[in-house]
Amino acid sequence: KKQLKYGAQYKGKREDAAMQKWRSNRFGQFIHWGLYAIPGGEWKGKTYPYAAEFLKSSAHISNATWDSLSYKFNPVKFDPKAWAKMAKNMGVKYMTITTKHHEGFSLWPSKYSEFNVANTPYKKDIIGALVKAYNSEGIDVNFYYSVLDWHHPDWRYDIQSKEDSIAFSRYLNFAQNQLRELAENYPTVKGFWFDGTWDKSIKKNGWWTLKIEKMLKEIRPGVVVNSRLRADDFGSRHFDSNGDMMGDYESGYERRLPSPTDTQVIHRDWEACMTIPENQWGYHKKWDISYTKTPFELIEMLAQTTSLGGNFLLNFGPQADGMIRTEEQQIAETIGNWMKINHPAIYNGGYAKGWQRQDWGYFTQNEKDKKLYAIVFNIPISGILKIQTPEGVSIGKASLLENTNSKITIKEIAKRQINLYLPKQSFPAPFVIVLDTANENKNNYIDAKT
Ligand SMILES: C[C@@H]1N[C@@H](C(=O)NCc2ccccc2)[C@H](O)[C@@H]1O
Repeated sequence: KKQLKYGAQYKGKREDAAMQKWRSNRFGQFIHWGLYAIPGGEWKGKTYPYAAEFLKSSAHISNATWDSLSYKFNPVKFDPKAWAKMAKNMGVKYMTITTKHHEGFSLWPSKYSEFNVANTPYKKDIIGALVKAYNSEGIDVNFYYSVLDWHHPDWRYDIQSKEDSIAFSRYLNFAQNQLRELAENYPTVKGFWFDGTWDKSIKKNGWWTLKIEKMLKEIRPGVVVNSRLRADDFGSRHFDSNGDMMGDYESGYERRLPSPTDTQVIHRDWEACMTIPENQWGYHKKWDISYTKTPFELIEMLAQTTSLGGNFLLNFGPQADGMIRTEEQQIAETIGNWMKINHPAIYNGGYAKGWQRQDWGYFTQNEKDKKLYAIVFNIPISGILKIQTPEGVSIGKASLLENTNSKITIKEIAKRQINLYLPKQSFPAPFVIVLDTANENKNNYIDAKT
């Protein structure tokens, strides 16, 4: 074990109320909004297939040209209450908003940079309006903040000279001031989601990343900080040089999930963030420039994430005029209809210890009602759902969550082997079975002697 000054500050999961709330939320809405929504992946008549929020780099646009987009930022149709209502109906319990993305444009009237929403035709504080509207719907708000900043003259990708280190220490002070401002001016903020921390300049300044985490927790006790912020004494990120996770939850699952049987993730808190298109976080004019995930695919990702004790953060990229595009509205509505019935399997849901994952879907254990849920995506041809019960546990009753009068026949077919027989009906959507389990040690079966 190495002696580290800037490594993990604690081991195991935080069990304080703020972290338990973060964990119980399970389903969140990511929002990527900034100047990049104006060109929407197109520049000088050319469509760029890369992520719309990278257009500045993909189309090799100068800072001056890109920054002048701020004079066009005027989302006249922006209605934070409507966004919050859509999110509430979709069933998210938290939202994470880009306060400043790699482009360096701040969506709040920052004292530390002129490059912000106050100096646009729109003028008003977007972050403040979103925090107010989402909190009014009972949705927690977290702030995404990109340390990588293409606009700021003192940003450096690496430190290779005295001049670099002088400039970069100015940049680190600037970023610290902005983060303090965010934590102080928006007291209901519940978490900070750091991005843009992969460059050598940050790896060489691990001390700063710990200082930031400590500052935010000092200003906002209970606030939750992702592992992506942190670099240790040797530049190790997310996990320190001793292999211990830094920050409060692991945030390395971006546009990917752990495999459903990768149970090493259950030992820590973690979150997967996901785009609906293959790789677009900001608004791209061409929705179908890549594959876009269907609602049922997204619901399965939410179920798979919950079954492994993680949070699922689904991304939306609002238009420059402030509207959420219709494709995203429709997906939000379909997911919301599903969540209205099936949320007990998700909220407060987590890993069901001892219940082997089956091909037909996922188990989640609700830590509040202590019930076991089976979320079914693939009905076997046989119509029989096979379950392997943990040692000493039997299933007393099983019924459809959406119709608890529907009896599901249970048959114990061998030691710790159960068959569930589904009612004869169509299942047009993923569905949930509630399982009442009981501790029981009767043992009617003999293993073969071989
Ligand atoms: C959460 C996502 N992380 C950002 C991302 O992939 N940045 C990688 C990147 C690397 C190099 C140049 C531009 C962008 C995306 O823009 C999203 O914000």
